[in-house]
Amino acid sequence: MISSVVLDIEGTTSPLSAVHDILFPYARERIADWIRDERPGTPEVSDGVRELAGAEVDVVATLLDWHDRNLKHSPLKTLHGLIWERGFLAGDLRGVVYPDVPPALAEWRERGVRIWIYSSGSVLAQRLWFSQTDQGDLLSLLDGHFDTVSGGPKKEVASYEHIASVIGVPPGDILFLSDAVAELDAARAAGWRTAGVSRPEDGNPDVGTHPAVVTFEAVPREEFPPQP
Ligand SMILES: CSCCC(=O)C(=O)COP(=O)(O)O
Ligand SMILES: [Mg+2]
Repeated sequence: MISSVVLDIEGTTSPLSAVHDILFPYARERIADWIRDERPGTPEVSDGVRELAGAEVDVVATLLDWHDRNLKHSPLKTLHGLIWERGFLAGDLRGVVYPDVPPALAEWRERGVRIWIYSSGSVLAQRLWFSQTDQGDLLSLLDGHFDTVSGGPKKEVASYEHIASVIGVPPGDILFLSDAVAELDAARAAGWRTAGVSRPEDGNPDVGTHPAVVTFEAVPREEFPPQP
């Protein structure tokens, strides 16, 4: 029986374009000034960059390089979250969620299923994203969040083993939804159930050998607890 669902964000709950065409450019334009002006989080982010890339590196150039290569290193994702926080507070940014997502989350919770987010975006970014979406505040539908700091890298089996132990349920009771084969493969190797989200709006990504769904409505409910 499925007792927990874990959700990726980009390409799963939300359109790829909302992240790549809006959030990412918003952050990129502001990375250099943020670090040079020593805005909040700069010492921790800079230390993190030097730890990963070496003591002598140019921190700004390294962050911009990681950003352009879409690397999911934690110091970059932490900085993204801090920059986006300003954008959400200023009303420049808002979360975008596919319309099939809120009703599915509400239905699964009614059945007693717990719902978690696991994204490379920082927990701060995730909470901002789901608290101010185009379809209202969805935070109350979520039980918790994992990012690359609290969960680990998304393509590593150990991350899914760790998250299962934190959630506190057997891995076979967890269903992971993602559009990325490498993430789905890692989750399955950790004993999780998987569904590959292959949305037409995002170009129907290949989800390999994982059961494919085009919307959350299409997620099979047979293994969920019955509706009350
Ligand atoms: C609102 S979180 C932004 C998503 C993000 O920063 C990212 O890198 C996408 O990661 P995901 O694991 O959701 O594919
Ligand atoms: Mg994704």
